[in-house]
Amino acid sequence: MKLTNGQQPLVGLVGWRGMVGSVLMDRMQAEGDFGLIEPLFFSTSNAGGKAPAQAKNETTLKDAFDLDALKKCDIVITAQGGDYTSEVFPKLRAGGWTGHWIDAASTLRMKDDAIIVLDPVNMPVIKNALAKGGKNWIGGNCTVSCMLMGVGALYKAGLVEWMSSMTYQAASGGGAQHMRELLTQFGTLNSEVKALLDDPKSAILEIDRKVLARQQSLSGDEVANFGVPLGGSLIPWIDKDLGDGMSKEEWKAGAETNKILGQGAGFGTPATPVDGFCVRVGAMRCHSQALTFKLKKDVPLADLEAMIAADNSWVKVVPNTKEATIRELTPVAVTGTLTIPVGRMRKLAMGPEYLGAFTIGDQLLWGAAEPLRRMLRILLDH
Ligand SMILES: NC(=O)C1=CN([C@@H]2O[C@H](COP(=O)(O)OP(=O)(O)OC[C@H]3O[C@@H](n4cnc5c(N)ncnc54)[C@H](OP(=O)(O)O)[C@@H]3O)[C@@H](O)[C@H]2O)C=CC1
Ligand SMILES: N[C@@H](CC(=O)OP(=O)(O)O)C(=O)O
Repeated sequence: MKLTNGQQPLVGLVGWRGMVGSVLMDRMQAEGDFGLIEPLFFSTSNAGGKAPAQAKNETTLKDAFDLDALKKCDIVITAQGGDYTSEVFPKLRAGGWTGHWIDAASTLRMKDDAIIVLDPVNMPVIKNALAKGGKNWIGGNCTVSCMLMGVGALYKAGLVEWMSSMTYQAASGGGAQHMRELLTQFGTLNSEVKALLDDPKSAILEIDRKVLARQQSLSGDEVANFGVPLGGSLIPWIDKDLGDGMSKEEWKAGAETNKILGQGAGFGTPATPVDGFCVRVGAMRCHSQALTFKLKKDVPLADLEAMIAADNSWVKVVPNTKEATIRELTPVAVTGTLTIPVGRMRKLAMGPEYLGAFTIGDQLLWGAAEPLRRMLRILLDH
C-alpha cells in the first residue's frame, strides 16, 4: 500500500479486546504486523482510556462511533460484531470514506461489493477484486473457512460434484458467554453426582438418573445463552431459523463456500451444492465436520490425499488409523494451532466416487482472526 506521505498506513482496530479480537491481536503481534502499521485503537465503551501496549503514537482509545476519527484510517479492521458494522459502515461510506474495511462479522459477506477473504483458498478472487478497486474484505463463516482450508484442494481441482457437511461446532461459536455457560453446566452436573462418582461401588444408572434430572432442571441463568442444556447433550440447530427447515448456519455452508470459490449465480457459473446439518456440541473452540463428497470421477484415494496435503502449509493429512485419529484428529489436539487436520479419508460404500473425510479447525484462528490479519498483509503488500 503506497501512501503519498511516506508514513505507515493508519490502521483502525475495533473489537480488539473481544474474544476474536484478542486472538487477532496475538496473531498480529506474533507475525510482526504492528511493525508495519500505525495502529489506532477504538472502543465502544471506553473512549479516552488507555490503548493496549501495541499502540505507538496515539496511546488513547478513540470512540468507535466517531466517524471523523475512523475516516482518517487507511484501513479499519473490526471484530466488534454485526451490530457495530450495521451501525457504522454505511455511514462511513456515505460520508465518502474510501479506505479498506476488514470485518469478522457476517453482515456484509454476501454483498456484491464484498469479498469473503480466505487467501490460501481464494487468492485469485481477492487479487481480481483488488485490481478492480475492491475495498470491503470480510472474514468467512468459521465452519466454512476451516472446511475449505482442509479440503479446498478438491474444489480447486474441479473434482466436487456435491458435498455434504455434518458439523460438530464448539461453544465458542456463540461467544465467550457460551463457553462459560458450557463449563458451568459441566461443573453443576459433576457436583450433582460427585459423592456417587467418588464411591467406586455406586450404581452407574443411579448416577445417570441424577445427571439427567439435573440437566432437565437447568433453567434461568444456567441456560441463558444456549437456551437449553449443552453439557452432556447437543443442540442440532445453529443460528437463525430460516423458516424452510434450514438453519442459517446450514445456508451459509452452501452460499459462502461458493462465494469464496468465486462460483455460483453472482459469477455466472454453476454453484456446487453444499448442504448438511450443523450441530452444537460441548467442545470449547474447535469446529469439527464429517464430510461426504460425490466426486465427478473416481480418483485413487492416495491421489486425493496427496492433493489435499500439498494444498497449503497448514493442512495435515492424518492417516486413517485408530491411533493417528484419536491422537491427532480431535479438538483437544488442534485447539490453539493453525493446523487443519484432515483424516478418516476413505472411499464410501456408495461407490468409488464417494469420499468420506473428517476435518477440524480452531474457529477463532482460521475460523475468524487469521484470514483478517492475512488480508491486512495483502493490502500492505499491494
Ligand atoms: N465468536 C466467534 O466464533 C466468531 C465471531 N465473529 C464475529 O466477531 C464478533 C465478535 O465476537 P466475539 O469476539 O466473540 O465478541 P466479544 O463479545 O468477545 O467482544 C465484542 C466486544 O464486546 C466488548 N466487551 C464487553 N465486555 C467485554 C469483556 N468483558 N471482554 C472483552 N470484550 C468485552 C468489547 O468492545 P469494547 O472494547 O468496545 O467495549 C469487544 O470488542 C461477532 O459478533 C461476530 O460478528 C466471527 C467469527 C467467529
Ligand atoms: N455461527 C458460528 C459463529 C459465527 O460467528 O459465525 P458467523 O461469523 O458466520 O456469524 C457458530 O455459532 O459456530
